[in-house]
Amino acid sequence: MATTPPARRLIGLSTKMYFSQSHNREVTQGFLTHLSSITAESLSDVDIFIIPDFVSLTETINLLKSSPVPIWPGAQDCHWEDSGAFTGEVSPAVLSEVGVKIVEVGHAERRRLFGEDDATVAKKAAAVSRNGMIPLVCIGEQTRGDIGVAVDECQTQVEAVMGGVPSTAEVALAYEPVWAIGASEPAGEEHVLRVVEGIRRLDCVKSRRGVTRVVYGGSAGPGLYERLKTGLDGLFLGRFGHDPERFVKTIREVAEA
Ligand SMILES: O=C[C@H](O)COP(=O)(O)O
Repeated sequence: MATTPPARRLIGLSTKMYFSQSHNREVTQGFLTHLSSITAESLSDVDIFIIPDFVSLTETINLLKSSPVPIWPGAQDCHWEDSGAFTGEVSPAVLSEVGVKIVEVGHAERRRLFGEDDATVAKKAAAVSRNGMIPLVCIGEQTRGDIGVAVDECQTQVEAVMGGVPSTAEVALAYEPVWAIGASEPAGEEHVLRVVEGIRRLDCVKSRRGVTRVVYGGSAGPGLYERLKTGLDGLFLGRFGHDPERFVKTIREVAEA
């Protein structure tokens, strides 16, 4: 059976590279408007994050300051060093300085399109943690199929990261089966629950002293969390959170499930 998740849930959205800056502004403002229809009390056990593109990040941070509940600003990636001659890269120290709380590392698109391997992802996760932020480590199997194969693929990815992040530090794992990203519907709940159960049983996860939350991503949206709540701590949305009303609906579902 699935293990009992920790009390606080986690839900967030990445806009990847879909939006213009003006559209990001409209969506963020729309999100805050819809969020104001929910009482702060009903959101007291959930952490919410928004991850815009880098150019829109500081503007988003300022917009989120008017939220009645804390919304964590996030980043889609970072470098593993805090400073230096790394043209085009983004420093985790600067992300922390401007108020970022959570940073994605190892997204499937970074691994596939930009050649990031487990060692690179581990260095980035360590850098995020060293700078006082939470690494949101994206993991997942390449192809749809056997549960055991999926857990094995995730195990390699998780072990690499946990080797570089202190056991006491908070880590969030985003289980995103690669085949379910950008699809028309999420992976089936039985598949997700069984793979996540396997991930939680890994020694490098079980033995941690810091909080380790596991969220699901890959065509996630409204109506999904009710089916995953026994084994998942929350959701990580992409396209199906672009509409602020749908994103807030999903937040409400995660908070109330
Ligand atoms: O970063 C988010 C995930 O990759 C999911 O994206 P998606 O919901 O558009 O498939």
